[in-house]
Amino acid sequence: MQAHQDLLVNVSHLTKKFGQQMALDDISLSIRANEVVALLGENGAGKTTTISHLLGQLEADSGSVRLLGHPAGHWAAKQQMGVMLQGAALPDNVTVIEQLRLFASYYPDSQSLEQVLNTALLTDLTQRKIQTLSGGQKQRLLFAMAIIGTPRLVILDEPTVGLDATARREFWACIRALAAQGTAVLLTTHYLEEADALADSIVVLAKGRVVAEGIPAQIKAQLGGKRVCFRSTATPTDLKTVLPHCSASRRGDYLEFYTTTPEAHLKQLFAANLVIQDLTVSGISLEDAFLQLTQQAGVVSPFPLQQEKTA
Ligand SMILES: Nc1ncnc2c1ncn2[C@@H]1O[C@H](COP(=O)(O)OP(=O)(O)OP(=O)(O)O)[C@@H](O)[C@H]1O
Repeated sequence: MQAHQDLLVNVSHLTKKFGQQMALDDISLSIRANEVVALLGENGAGKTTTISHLLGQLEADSGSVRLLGHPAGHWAAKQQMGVMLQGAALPDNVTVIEQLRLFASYYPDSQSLEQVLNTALLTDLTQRKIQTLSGGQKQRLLFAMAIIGTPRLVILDEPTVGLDATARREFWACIRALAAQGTAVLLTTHYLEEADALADSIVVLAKGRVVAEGIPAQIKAQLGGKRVCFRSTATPTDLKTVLPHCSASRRGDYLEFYTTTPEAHLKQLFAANLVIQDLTVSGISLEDAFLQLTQQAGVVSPFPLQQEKTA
């Protein structure tokens, strides 16, 4: 019962097409109080379309979206949310503090300016004209505007896109400070590293579908694996006959595939007398693994599950 009351966002089997383009295909996700959820995916994965549904800006073809106990777009839900969208405009000739005072005046229950400036790392920039701020500082100002109304839920659509590593990390500190205050956060990002650094739970989207979800350790375990590469006259189809759950590709004279159990799978390949020369087994970066996963949208994982029957 308590768990249900804590559910701030409940997206259930959401589907959306634009003409023939399937933008969201049966998406489900939930966010609880005090939780940071990262929606991770490449360009065109469906992150912004999901957010547009959460904000009530788009109507679903099917499925449902509820926020803070109300249907998406309901004023009572909007009152309890803060939103930072991509490409939001800021006035040039206004100072940081003037902009924040203006936004604070829109809310009956705004946070103290001091606390917002602190959370958004803007304390030293109050008198600066917005046109003089760096890209990272502008993003932090937009973040401050999103949290000033003391929302229970904050939605951040790719807040660190285009920022350099330092500015990105400064922004991460802001999100951590917000989460420490107990605010639920939905964050979209292209970066696995960012999702890993900030989120309690990650949902990986690819071509409008959820292809992996779980706590960061689960996602990393699912994405983690080894790359096996060897020279062979065998074809990817030959390899599939021996290892039906592995999907191999050819690079010149070499065959390669990804697996979480390389020892067991190599044993099967040797037992099948496949020609294997110049063998390498190497770790792959999480970023590479994520790319593998998203490129194979529709496949739950490029890696065979560990509990699969092996040699
Ligand atoms: N208004 C629209 N009309 C037609 N197609 C659309 C529209 N909005 C989105 N799409 C398509 O839906 C798919 C999902 O787009 P979406 O913007 O949600 O992806 P995204 O994950 O947010 O990408 P990005 O990281 O580039 O912002 C894409 O194929 C996109 O071209």
